[in-house]
Amino acid sequence: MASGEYSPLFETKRDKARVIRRLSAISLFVSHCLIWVYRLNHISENGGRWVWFGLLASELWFGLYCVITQALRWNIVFRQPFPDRLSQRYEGRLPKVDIFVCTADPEIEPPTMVINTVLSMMAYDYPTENLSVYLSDDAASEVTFYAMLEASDFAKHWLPFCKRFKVEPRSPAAYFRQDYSLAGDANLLMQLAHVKKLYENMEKRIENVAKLGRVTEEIRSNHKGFSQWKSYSSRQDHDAIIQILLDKKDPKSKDVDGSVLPTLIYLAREKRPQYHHNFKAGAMNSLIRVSSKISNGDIILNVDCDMYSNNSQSLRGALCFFMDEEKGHEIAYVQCPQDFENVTKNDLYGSALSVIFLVELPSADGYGGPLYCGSGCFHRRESLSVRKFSDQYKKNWKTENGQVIETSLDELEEKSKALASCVYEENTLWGKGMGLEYGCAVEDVITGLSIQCQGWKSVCYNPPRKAFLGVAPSTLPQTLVQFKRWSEGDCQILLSKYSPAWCARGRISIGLRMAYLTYCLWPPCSLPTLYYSIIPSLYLLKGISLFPQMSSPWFIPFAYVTLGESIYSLYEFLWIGGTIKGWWNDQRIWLYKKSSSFLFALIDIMLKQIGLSDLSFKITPKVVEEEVSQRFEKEVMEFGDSSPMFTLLATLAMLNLFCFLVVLKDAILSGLGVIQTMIFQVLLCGCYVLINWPLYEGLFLRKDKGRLPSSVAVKSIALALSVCVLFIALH
Ligand SMILES: O=c1ccn([C@@H]2O[C@H](COP(=O)(O)OP(=O)(O)O[C@H]3O[C@H](CO)[C@@H](O)[C@H](O)[C@H]3O)[C@@H](O)[C@H]2O)c(=O)[nH]1
Ligand SMILES: [Mn+2]
Repeated sequence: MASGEYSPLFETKRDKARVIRRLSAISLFVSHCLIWVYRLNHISENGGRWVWFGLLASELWFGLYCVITQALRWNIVFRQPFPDRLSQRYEGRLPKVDIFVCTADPEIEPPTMVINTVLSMMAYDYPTENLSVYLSDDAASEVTFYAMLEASDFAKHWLPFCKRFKVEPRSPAAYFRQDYSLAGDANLLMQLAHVKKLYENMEKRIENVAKLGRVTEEIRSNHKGFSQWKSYSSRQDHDAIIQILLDKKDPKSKDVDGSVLPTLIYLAREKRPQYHHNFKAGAMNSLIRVSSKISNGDIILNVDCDMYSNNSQSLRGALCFFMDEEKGHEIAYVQCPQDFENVTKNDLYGSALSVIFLVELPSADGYGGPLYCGSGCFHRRESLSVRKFSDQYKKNWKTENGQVIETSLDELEEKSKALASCVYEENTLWGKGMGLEYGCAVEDVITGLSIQCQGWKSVCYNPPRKAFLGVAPSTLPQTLVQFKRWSEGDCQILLSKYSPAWCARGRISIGLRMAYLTYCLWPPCSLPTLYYSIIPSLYLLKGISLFPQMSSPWFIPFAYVTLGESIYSLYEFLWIGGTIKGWWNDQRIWLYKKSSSFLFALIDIMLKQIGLSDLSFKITPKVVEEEVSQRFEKEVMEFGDSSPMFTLLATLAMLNLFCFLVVLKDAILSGLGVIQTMIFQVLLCGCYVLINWPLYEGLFLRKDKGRLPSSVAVKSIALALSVCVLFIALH
């Protein structure tokens, strides 16, 4: 290549299978239209007018929703950065990067897990003097602080070890879990044994403190940092606590080889009961301000405390997007797909969310940029804090680099506390167009949208070696609760001032608006789903057919939509590396999410609208009991308690079972004709029964603690029976 010629820092490729995707989407849409025509032309043929209107409404919803979801399939792009070119051009002048790790509860998010994430962040292959790692602790826990002190010491051994042997991943716990029997290097094995011993001792000390629930006097007297807990009265009531644990200005912040360590900071923002703390968004905004005084990195990486870096090169990869001389200036954030370490082979709870992260995000990317998904996202500081985008503006990375005023560390700590106080945000735009947005259960998605509405772009970056690995929910209630929070938050966006339905018009592309709408419309999806899983089955009891007979040509669109959508989703699932059983599990979990999480979210949103409910944030547990974890490994569904969501799901399952049994009985007594006239309905009901198998097991066949409590069994049978009896009596 001739010198002076522009060689981009990243390239973009389009998905090869797009023709197949588009053809199948179009043919499915035509079938949906035919279904509508059928419904309109056959009103009140069987079962009464209202039932048909209900079916028509559901089918309209399914068809239109299917069109909207095409925005997440139609235009998939893949991005590939060139870190070598980055090094050639910018090594020695790489920008400062600030990494924000958030934690909120030492019981749900164990300190050893938190520091493993922190250590993996510190160990990025990056100039350490330009790297700062901040931990925000919303629990202001002395135990977590103690773990951070230990981590700052252990880093002195861990970082040189990682760099010397180029190990991956750089979360010590994850690295030590690997099998090194094949590693031939004797030197490596010797040093590994040494750091592993150090790690295990540290882990033991932290776990002892965690078990005790507080630090001992001896530990307390060893570090002045603990004195900051004097004013602490509870998690919700304490001063801001800031401790700079490592900093290049401190001569002690060197590793065992004498190299400078990254800056390491512990932050617990001030909390007072009379001030709303705005959950993670509030924590992030404090971090943005505090870090602007201490390191002021141009790039901010945000991860949850359970998401360790699995690829020490991914930071450089992400920088390629921001620093590309042609297109870099318009990119606000780079989102990596989230990957999870604890996903089993057939992913019983669909926790990997592979379709969302590997198909849908890259397609949103094709329309202007993926959503900000919270963890594993690199931001340009300007776009995150003040937002404004101007096409005129291009950053000169070679000369500009985050400036900070030089002061002593103690002074810096004191000054930064004001930035993490409760009153700081009063009468400012923080949370309302500045920093992360407040008042939404998915602060990440709404913030990403507001950034894109300012004219910024974003990209999706999926390196071959996964960039981050986190912990996915490992029980059914956790999964359903998480999706309730997400769907509720997404639907709040629909009603917010950034609503993709109307407010984002002209500010982001129509494709991207549809992409956001797909998620924003999750809660209302519950209604047609419930209608379809109840009404056709109930009509079996009466022997009334609501669908065309097999001999009728109208049968074809129904069969095509059902089969076609299943085959397409199976193809997509296998394409991203899933298994057939995994796909089946995924279908089930989506049915459960739609019929319970989304419905409960919808109800909550309505209650919020009339002021009867408040925003809450239920943190997803990152550890489970040994017994539960064993069942998780065996892919046995974990119910465990009697949540109203389970009563609903169990009632639906029982209702379908009753209806199916009645049809079977009729068929046995009076011949197969019954089934023939209602074939589509019988098959539909049969599929519900089949997919609900783990629920019947949980209700009747299992003895372990993860089964459904007998109270749920009683309630669901009683409810389902009453519905059936009432239905027969009233019709
Ligand atoms: O008051 C709070 C509550 C939560 N968190 C942190 O937020 C993160 C996410 O919480 P988690 O319970 O793990 O939620 P997930 O549903 O797994 O997280 C996804 O969805 C959230 C929005 O619902 C985003 O905040 C996350 O970044 C995104 O990964 C964790 O690190 C928490 O420590 C806080 O810092 N303060
Ligand atoms: Mn999480």
